[in-house]
Amino acid sequence: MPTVHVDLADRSYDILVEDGLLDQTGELISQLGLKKKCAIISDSNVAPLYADRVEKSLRAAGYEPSVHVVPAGEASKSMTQVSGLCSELIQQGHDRASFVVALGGGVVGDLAGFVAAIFYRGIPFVQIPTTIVSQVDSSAGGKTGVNAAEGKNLIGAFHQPKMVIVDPLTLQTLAGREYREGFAEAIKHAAIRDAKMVVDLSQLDPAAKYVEPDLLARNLAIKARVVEEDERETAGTRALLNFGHTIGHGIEASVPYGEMLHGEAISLGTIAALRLSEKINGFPAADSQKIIDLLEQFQLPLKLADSIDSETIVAKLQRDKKFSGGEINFVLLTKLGAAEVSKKVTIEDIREAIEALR
Ligand SMILES: NC(=O)c1ccc[n+]([C@@H]2O[C@H](COP(=O)([O-])OP(=O)(O)OC[C@H]3O[C@@H](n4cnc5c(N)ncnc54)[C@H](O)[C@@H]3O)[C@@H](O)[C@H]2O)c1
Ligand SMILES: O=C(O)C(=O)C[C@@H](O)[C@H](O)[C@H](O)COP(=O)(O)O
Ligand SMILES: [Zn+2]
Repeated sequence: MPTVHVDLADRSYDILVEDGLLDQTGELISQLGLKKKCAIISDSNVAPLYADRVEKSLRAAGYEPSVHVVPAGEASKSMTQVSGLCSELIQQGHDRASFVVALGGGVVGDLAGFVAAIFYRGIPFVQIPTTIVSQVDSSAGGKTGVNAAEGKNLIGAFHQPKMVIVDPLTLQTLAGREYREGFAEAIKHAAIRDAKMVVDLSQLDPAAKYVEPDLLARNLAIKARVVEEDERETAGTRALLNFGHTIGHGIEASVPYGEMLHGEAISLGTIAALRLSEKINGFPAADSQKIIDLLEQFQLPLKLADSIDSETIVAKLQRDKKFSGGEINFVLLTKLGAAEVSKKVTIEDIREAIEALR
Protein backbone atom coordinates (compact mmCIF):
# COMPACT_ATOMS: atom_id res chain seq x y z
CA MET A 1 0.00 0.00 0.00
CA PRO A 2 1.33 3.51 -0.78
CA THR A 3 2.66 4.81 2.54
CA VAL A 4 4.24 8.17 3.25
CA HIS A 5 6.28 8.33 6.44
CA VAL A 6 6.53 11.77 8.02
CA ASP A 7 9.80 11.88 9.93
CA LEU A 8 9.49 14.30 12.85
CA ALA A 9 11.37 12.66 15.74
CA ASP A 10 8.84 11.69 18.45
CA ARG A 11 6.03 13.21 16.38
CA SER A 12 6.63 10.92 13.36
CA TYR A 13 3.71 9.12 11.74
CA ASP A 14 2.53 7.21 8.67
CA ILE A 15 0.08 8.28 6.00
CA LEU A 16 -1.60 5.18 4.54
CA VAL A 17 -3.37 5.42 1.18
CA GLU A 18 -5.51 2.57 -0.18
CA ASP A 19 -9.03 1.89 -1.44
CA GLY A 20 -11.30 0.60 1.31
CA LEU A 21 -9.12 1.59 4.29
CA LEU A 22 -12.11 3.13 6.07
CA ASP A 23 -13.24 -0.32 7.21
CA GLN A 24 -9.80 -1.04 8.64
CA THR A 25 -9.72 2.05 10.85
CA GLY A 26 -9.85 0.14 14.15
CA GLU A 27 -7.22 -2.42 13.15
CA LEU A 28 -4.87 0.30 11.84
CA ILE A 29 -5.27 2.51 14.91
CA SER A 30 -4.63 -0.46 17.19
CA GLN A 31 -0.96 -0.32 16.13
CA LEU A 32 -0.65 3.07 17.83
CA GLY A 33 -1.02 1.94 21.44
CA LEU A 34 -3.77 4.45 22.22
CA LYS A 35 -6.29 3.94 25.04
CA LYS A 36 -9.86 2.81 24.30
CA LYS A 37 -12.02 5.94 24.46
CA CYS A 38 -12.21 8.10 21.35
CA ALA A 39 -14.33 10.86 19.80
CA ILE A 40 -15.15 10.75 16.10
CA ILE A 41 -15.63 14.35 14.93
CA SER A 42 -17.31 14.76 11.55
CA ASP A 43 -19.71 17.04 9.69
CA SER A 44 -23.36 16.86 8.69
CA ASN A 45 -22.58 15.67 5.14
CA VAL A 46 -19.85 13.15 5.94
CA ALA A 47 -21.20 11.60 9.15
CA PRO A 48 -24.34 10.09 7.52
CA LEU A 49 -22.15 8.60 4.78
CA TYR A 50 -19.16 7.23 6.69
CA ALA A 51 -19.37 7.57 10.50
CA ASP A 52 -21.12 4.21 10.96
CA ARG A 53 -18.39 2.33 9.12
CA VAL A 54 -15.63 4.03 11.09
CA GLU A 55 -17.48 3.52 14.38
CA LYS A 56 -18.10 -0.18 13.60
CA SER A 57 -14.47 -0.77 12.71
CA LEU A 58 -13.32 0.97 15.91
CA ARG A 59 -15.76 -1.04 18.07
CA ALA A 60 -14.64 -4.30 16.44
CA ALA A 61 -11.09 -3.45 17.50
CA GLY A 62 -12.23 -2.82 21.11
CA TYR A 63 -12.47 0.99 21.05
CA GLU A 64 -15.31 2.98 22.62
CA PRO A 65 -16.15 5.82 20.22
CA SER A 66 -18.61 8.67 20.63
CA VAL A 67 -19.72 10.59 17.52
CA HIS A 68 -19.85 14.40 17.28
CA VAL A 69 -21.25 16.19 14.26
CA VAL A 70 -20.83 19.87 13.26
CA PRO A 71 -22.69 21.61 10.41
CA ALA A 72 -20.93 21.08 7.06
CA GLY A 73 -18.98 24.05 5.68
CA GLU A 74 -16.26 26.57 6.38
CA ALA A 75 -18.36 28.50 8.93
CA SER A 76 -17.83 25.59 11.34
CA LYS A 77 -14.12 26.39 11.56
CA SER A 78 -14.92 28.69 14.47
CA MET A 79 -14.17 29.12 18.18
CA THR A 80 -17.89 28.59 18.81
CA GLN A 81 -17.61 25.06 17.42
CA VAL A 82 -14.35 24.45 19.30
CA SER A 83 -15.98 25.41 22.56
CA GLY A 84 -19.13 23.36 21.84
CA LEU A 85 -17.11 20.27 20.90
CA CYS A 86 -14.91 20.54 24.02
CA SER A 87 -18.04 20.65 26.21
CA GLU A 88 -19.59 17.68 24.36
CA LEU A 89 -16.41 15.66 24.82
CA ILE A 90 -16.28 16.44 28.54
CA GLN A 91 -19.95 15.49 28.91
CA GLN A 92 -19.26 12.19 27.11
CA GLY A 93 -16.61 11.39 29.71
CA HIS A 94 -13.56 11.99 27.55
CA ASP A 95 -10.34 12.95 29.30
CA ARG A 96 -6.57 12.93 28.81
CA ALA A 97 -6.65 9.23 27.89
CA SER A 98 -9.03 9.74 24.94
CA PHE A 99 -8.13 10.44 21.33
CA VAL A 100 -9.90 12.20 18.45
CA VAL A 101 -10.68 10.81 15.00
CA ALA A 102 -11.21 13.59 12.43
CA LEU A 103 -13.51 12.23 9.70
CA GLY A 104 -14.12 14.68 6.85
CA GLY A 105 -12.57 17.35 4.69
CA GLY A 106 -10.15 20.11 5.58
CA VAL A 107 -12.71 21.90 7.73
CA VAL A 108 -13.22 18.91 10.01
CA GLY A 109 -9.50 18.08 10.01
CA ASP A 110 -8.46 21.60 11.03
CA LEU A 111 -11.26 21.94 13.59
CA ALA A 112 -11.01 18.47 15.18
CA GLY A 113 -7.21 18.67 15.13
CA PHE A 114 -7.39 21.95 17.05
CA VAL A 115 -9.83 20.47 19.57
CA ALA A 116 -7.33 17.61 20.04
CA ALA A 117 -4.50 20.14 20.42
CA ILE A 118 -6.18 21.94 23.33
CA PHE A 119 -8.54 19.42 24.98
CA TYR A 120 -7.10 18.63 28.41
CA ARG A 121 -4.00 20.49 27.09
CA GLY A 122 -3.64 18.11 24.18
CA ILE A 123 -4.67 14.57 23.27
CA PRO A 124 -3.70 12.42 20.25
CA PHE A 125 -5.66 12.48 16.99
CA VAL A 126 -5.99 10.55 13.76
CA GLN A 127 -6.97 12.07 10.41
CA ILE A 128 -9.38 10.32 8.03
CA PRO A 129 -9.63 12.80 5.13
CA THR A 130 -12.54 12.56 2.66
CA THR A 131 -11.99 15.42 0.15
CA ILE A 132 -9.30 16.13 -2.43
CA VAL A 133 -8.06 19.13 -0.37
CA SER A 134 -7.62 16.91 2.65
CA GLN A 135 -6.32 13.83 0.79
CA VAL A 136 -3.55 15.76 -0.97
CA ASP A 137 -2.81 18.44 1.62
CA SER A 138 -4.59 19.31 4.87
CA SER A 139 -4.54 15.91 6.64
CA ALA A 140 -0.74 15.99 6.77
CA GLY A 141 1.57 18.45 8.46
CA GLY A 142 -0.16 19.28 11.72
CA LYS A 143 -1.53 22.75 11.00
CA THR A 144 -4.78 22.84 12.97
CA GLY A 145 -7.03 25.77 13.77
CA VAL A 146 -10.02 27.93 13.04
CA ASN A 147 -10.82 31.22 11.32
CA ALA A 148 -11.34 34.63 12.92
CA ALA A 149 -13.78 37.20 11.53
CA GLU A 150 -10.62 39.15 10.65
CA GLY A 151 -9.00 36.44 8.56
CA LYS A 152 -8.34 32.78 7.75
CA ASN A 153 -6.66 30.38 10.17
CA LEU A 154 -5.64 33.12 12.60
CA ILE A 155 -6.23 30.95 15.69
CA GLY A 156 -4.58 27.55 15.90
CA ALA A 157 -1.80 25.24 16.94
CA PHE A 158 0.71 22.87 15.41
CA HIS A 159 -0.43 19.40 16.44
CA GLN A 160 0.69 16.43 14.35
CA PRO A 161 -1.71 13.50 13.86
CA LYS A 162 -0.64 10.02 15.02
CA MET A 163 -1.75 8.50 11.71
CA VAL A 164 -3.48 9.56 8.48
CA ILE A 165 -5.84 7.03 6.87
CA VAL A 166 -6.69 7.93 3.26
CA ASP A 167 -9.44 5.98 1.49
CA PRO A 168 -9.74 7.36 -2.08
CA LEU A 169 -13.11 5.62 -2.52
CA THR A 170 -14.67 8.23 -0.21
CA LEU A 171 -14.16 10.78 -3.01
CA GLN A 172 -16.98 9.12 -4.96
CA THR A 173 -19.69 10.82 -2.90
CA LEU A 174 -18.35 14.36 -3.30
CA ALA A 175 -20.40 16.84 -5.30
CA GLY A 176 -18.69 18.00 -8.49
CA ARG A 177 -17.78 21.47 -7.23
CA GLU A 178 -16.33 20.12 -3.96
CA TYR A 179 -14.38 17.45 -5.88
CA ARG A 180 -12.85 19.88 -8.38
CA GLU A 181 -11.89 22.64 -5.92
CA GLY A 182 -9.34 20.39 -4.24
CA PHE A 183 -7.17 20.22 -7.32
CA ALA A 184 -6.03 23.79 -6.63
CA GLU A 185 -3.80 22.31 -3.88
CA ALA A 186 -2.42 19.54 -6.13
CA ILE A 187 -1.72 22.18 -8.79
CA LYS A 188 0.10 24.19 -6.10
CA HIS A 189 2.28 21.17 -5.27
CA ALA A 190 3.11 20.73 -8.96
CA ALA A 191 3.93 24.43 -9.35
CA ILE A 192 6.29 24.62 -6.36
CA ARG A 193 7.92 21.18 -6.36
CA ASP A 194 7.06 18.85 -9.26
CA ALA A 195 6.93 20.22 -12.82
CA LYS A 196 6.20 16.74 -14.19
CA MET A 197 3.00 16.63 -12.16
CA VAL A 198 1.69 19.55 -14.26
CA VAL A 199 1.53 17.06 -17.14
CA ASP A 200 0.17 14.23 -14.99
CA LEU A 201 -2.65 16.39 -13.62
CA SER A 202 -3.56 17.49 -17.14
CA GLN A 203 -4.42 13.86 -17.91
CA LEU A 204 -7.03 13.58 -15.14
CA ASP A 205 -10.76 13.65 -15.78
CA PRO A 206 -12.26 16.48 -13.67
CA ALA A 207 -15.46 14.44 -13.29
CA ALA A 208 -13.80 11.18 -12.20
CA LYS A 209 -14.48 11.41 -8.41
CA TYR A 210 -11.48 9.16 -7.88
CA VAL A 211 -7.72 9.67 -7.82
CA GLU A 212 -5.16 6.84 -7.90
CA PRO A 213 -3.55 6.22 -4.49
CA ASP A 214 -0.08 6.79 -5.98
CA LEU A 215 -0.93 10.32 -7.11
CA LEU A 216 -2.45 11.19 -3.73
CA ALA A 217 0.64 9.77 -2.02
CA ARG A 218 2.92 11.75 -4.32
CA ASN A 219 1.20 14.96 -3.22
CA LEU A 220 1.35 13.99 0.44
CA ALA A 221 5.04 13.14 0.06
CA ILE A 222 5.75 16.61 -1.36
CA LYS A 223 4.04 18.09 1.68
CA ALA A 224 5.75 15.67 4.10
CA ARG A 225 9.26 16.53 2.83
CA VAL A 226 8.58 20.28 3.26
CA VAL A 227 7.10 19.78 6.75
CA GLU A 228 10.08 17.63 7.80
CA GLU A 229 12.38 20.50 6.84
CA ASP A 230 10.41 23.24 8.59
CA GLU A 231 7.64 21.85 10.80
CA ARG A 232 6.60 25.18 12.36
CA GLU A 233 7.17 27.46 9.38
CA THR A 234 10.10 29.23 10.99
CA ALA A 235 12.85 28.52 8.43
CA GLY A 236 11.00 29.70 5.32
CA THR A 237 10.61 26.35 3.54
CA ARG A 238 7.10 25.60 4.83
CA ALA A 239 5.92 29.01 3.67
CA LEU A 240 6.35 27.66 0.11
CA LEU A 241 3.19 25.59 0.74
CA ASN A 242 1.46 28.96 0.94
CA PHE A 243 1.96 29.67 -2.78
CA GLY A 244 -1.26 31.33 -3.97
CA HIS A 245 -2.53 31.63 -0.41
CA THR A 246 -1.67 35.23 0.56
CA ILE A 247 -4.09 36.79 -1.91
CA GLY A 248 -6.21 33.59 -1.95
CA HIS A 249 -6.87 33.75 1.80
CA GLY A 250 -7.59 37.49 1.49
CA ILE A 251 -10.26 36.73 -1.11
CA GLU A 252 -11.69 33.75 0.82
CA ALA A 253 -12.10 35.92 3.94
CA SER A 254 -13.63 38.85 2.02
CA VAL A 255 -16.91 37.01 1.48
CA PRO A 256 -18.89 35.12 4.15
CA TYR A 257 -16.95 31.95 5.04
CA GLY A 258 -18.05 29.07 2.83
CA GLU A 259 -19.38 31.20 0.00
CA MET A 260 -16.16 30.61 -1.87
CA LEU A 261 -14.53 27.20 -1.32
CA HIS A 262 -10.87 27.20 -0.24
CA GLY A 263 -9.61 25.78 -3.54
CA GLU A 264 -11.64 28.32 -5.51
CA ALA A 265 -10.05 31.23 -3.64
CA ILE A 266 -6.62 29.63 -4.01
CA SER A 267 -7.17 29.39 -7.76
CA LEU A 268 -7.46 33.19 -7.92
CA GLY A 269 -4.56 33.63 -5.50
CA THR A 270 -2.45 31.34 -7.68
CA ILE A 271 -3.10 33.39 -10.81
CA ALA A 272 -2.16 36.59 -8.94
CA ALA A 273 1.02 34.95 -7.60
CA LEU A 274 1.92 33.76 -11.12
CA ARG A 275 1.60 37.34 -12.44
CA LEU A 276 3.81 38.59 -9.60
CA SER A 277 6.34 35.82 -10.36
CA GLU A 278 6.42 37.02 -13.97
CA LYS A 279 6.88 40.66 -12.94
CA ILE A 280 9.47 40.18 -10.21
CA ASN A 281 11.28 36.96 -11.16
CA GLY A 282 10.89 36.97 -14.94
CA PHE A 283 8.91 33.71 -14.65
CA PRO A 284 7.88 32.72 -18.21
CA ALA A 285 4.28 33.67 -19.10
CA ALA A 286 4.07 30.42 -21.10
CA ASP A 287 4.64 28.44 -17.89
CA SER A 288 2.01 30.53 -16.07
CA GLN A 289 -0.37 29.56 -18.83
CA LYS A 290 0.28 25.84 -18.18
CA ILE A 291 -0.85 26.31 -14.57
CA ILE A 292 -3.84 28.45 -15.57
CA ASP A 293 -4.86 25.80 -18.12
CA LEU A 294 -4.93 23.25 -15.29
CA LEU A 295 -7.07 25.54 -13.11
CA GLU A 296 -9.43 25.95 -16.05
CA GLN A 297 -9.52 22.17 -16.64
CA PHE A 298 -10.89 21.77 -13.10
CA GLN A 299 -13.36 24.62 -13.71
CA LEU A 300 -11.81 26.76 -11.00
CA PRO A 301 -12.40 30.53 -10.99
CA LEU A 302 -10.06 32.55 -13.20
CA LYS A 303 -11.67 35.96 -12.66
CA LEU A 304 -12.44 37.91 -9.49
CA ALA A 305 -16.07 39.01 -9.16
CA ASP A 306 -16.57 42.80 -9.26
CA SER A 307 -18.69 42.52 -6.11
CA ILE A 308 -15.57 41.70 -4.04
CA ASP A 309 -13.85 44.93 -3.10
CA SER A 310 -10.05 45.07 -3.56
CA GLU A 311 -9.39 47.10 -0.41
CA THR A 312 -11.31 44.57 1.69
CA ILE A 313 -9.03 41.86 0.28
CA VAL A 314 -5.92 43.96 1.01
CA ALA A 315 -7.09 44.61 4.60
CA LYS A 316 -7.73 40.89 5.19
CA LEU A 317 -4.49 39.69 3.64
CA GLN A 318 -2.39 42.09 5.69
CA ARG A 319 -3.34 40.09 8.79
CA ASP A 320 -1.87 36.96 7.20
CA LYS A 321 0.99 35.28 9.06
CA LYS A 322 3.39 36.12 6.23
CA PHE A 323 3.08 39.81 7.12
CA SER A 324 5.17 40.26 10.23
CA GLY A 325 7.35 43.01 11.65
CA GLY A 326 6.39 45.27 8.75
CA GLU A 327 7.78 42.83 6.16
CA ILE A 328 5.92 41.07 3.36
CA ASN A 329 7.10 37.52 2.72
CA PHE A 330 5.50 36.56 -0.58
CA VAL A 331 5.85 33.17 -2.26
CA LEU A 332 6.89 33.40 -5.92
CA LEU A 333 7.89 30.81 -8.49
CA THR A 334 11.47 30.90 -9.75
CA LYS A 335 10.82 28.27 -12.42
CA LEU A 336 8.11 25.66 -12.99
CA GLY A 337 8.47 23.28 -10.03
CA ALA A 338 10.49 25.66 -7.82
CA ALA A 339 9.49 28.50 -5.49
CA GLU A 340 11.05 31.00 -3.09
CA VAL A 341 9.95 33.39 -0.38
CA SER A 342 10.56 36.89 -1.73
CA LYS A 343 10.78 40.19 0.13
CA LYS A 344 10.62 42.15 -3.14
CA VAL A 345 6.80 42.27 -3.41
CA THR A 346 5.24 45.57 -2.31
CA ILE A 347 1.66 46.23 -1.26
CA GLU A 348 1.22 48.19 -4.51
CA ASP A 349 2.35 45.10 -6.50
CA ILE A 350 -0.28 43.11 -4.60
CA ARG A 351 -3.00 45.70 -5.36
CA GLU A 352 -2.06 45.60 -9.06
CA ALA A 353 -2.15 41.77 -9.12
CA ILE A 354 -5.62 41.77 -7.50
CA GLU A 355 -6.92 44.30 -10.07
CA ALA A 356 -5.46 42.17 -12.90
CA LEU A 357 -7.75 39.33 -11.77
CA ARG A 358 -10.84 41.27 -12.88
N1 LIG B 1 -4.25 22.30 7.68
C1 LIG B 1 -3.81 22.43 6.45
O1 LIG B 1 -2.64 22.19 6.15
C2 LIG B 1 -4.77 22.82 5.36
C3 LIG B 1 -4.41 22.65 4.02
C4 LIG B 1 -5.34 22.98 3.03
C5 LIG B 1 -6.60 23.45 3.39
N2 LIG B 1 -6.89 23.61 4.69
C6 LIG B 1 -8.24 24.05 5.10
O2 LIG B 1 -9.16 23.09 4.64
C7 LIG B 1 -10.43 23.70 4.49
C8 LIG B 1 -11.05 23.29 3.17
O3 LIG B 1 -11.18 21.89 3.16
P1 LIG B 1 -12.17 21.18 2.13
O4 LIG B 1 -12.01 21.85 0.83
O5 LIG B 1 -11.93 19.73 2.26
O6 LIG B 1 -13.60 21.63 2.66
P2 LIG B 1 -14.71 20.92 3.57
O7 LIG B 1 -14.11 20.14 4.64
O8 LIG B 1 -15.69 21.96 3.93
O9 LIG B 1 -15.39 19.90 2.53
C9 LIG B 1 -16.08 20.43 1.43
C10 LIG B 1 -17.54 19.93 1.41
O10 LIG B 1 -17.55 18.56 1.06
C11 LIG B 1 -18.29 17.80 2.02
N3 LIG B 1 -17.68 16.48 2.05
C12 LIG B 1 -16.47 16.17 2.55
N4 LIG B 1 -16.15 14.91 2.25
C13 LIG B 1 -17.19 14.40 1.56
C14 LIG B 1 -17.44 13.15 0.94
N5 LIG B 1 -16.51 12.19 0.91
N6 LIG B 1 -18.63 12.97 0.33
C15 LIG B 1 -19.56 13.97 0.29
N7 LIG B 1 -19.36 15.18 0.82
C16 LIG B 1 -18.18 15.40 1.44
C17 LIG B 1 -18.22 18.59 3.28
O11 LIG B 1 -19.28 18.29 4.13
C18 LIG B 1 -18.26 20.03 2.75
O12 LIG B 1 -19.59 20.39 2.51
C19 LIG B 1 -10.20 25.20 4.57
O13 LIG B 1 -10.64 25.65 5.83
C20 LIG B 1 -8.70 25.33 4.47
O14 LIG B 1 -8.23 26.47 5.14
C21 LIG B 1 -6.02 23.28 5.68
O1 LIG C 1 0.51 23.19 5.46
C1 LIG C 1 0.88 24.31 5.11
O2 LIG C 1 1.88 24.84 5.59
C2 LIG C 1 0.10 25.06 4.11
O3 LIG C 1 0.37 26.23 3.89
C3 LIG C 1 -0.99 24.36 3.37
C4 LIG C 1 -2.11 25.27 2.87
O4 LIG C 1 -2.67 24.63 1.73
C5 LIG C 1 -3.23 25.46 3.86
O5 LIG C 1 -4.28 26.19 3.26
C6 LIG C 1 -2.88 26.00 5.22
O6 LIG C 1 -3.99 25.88 6.09
C7 LIG C 1 -2.47 27.44 5.24
O7 LIG C 1 -2.08 27.76 6.53
P1 LIG C 1 -1.82 29.24 7.03
O8 LIG C 1 -1.19 29.05 8.35
O9 LIG C 1 -0.93 29.89 6.07
O10 LIG C 1 -3.12 29.92 7.09
ZN1 LIG D 1 -4.56 25.62 1.18
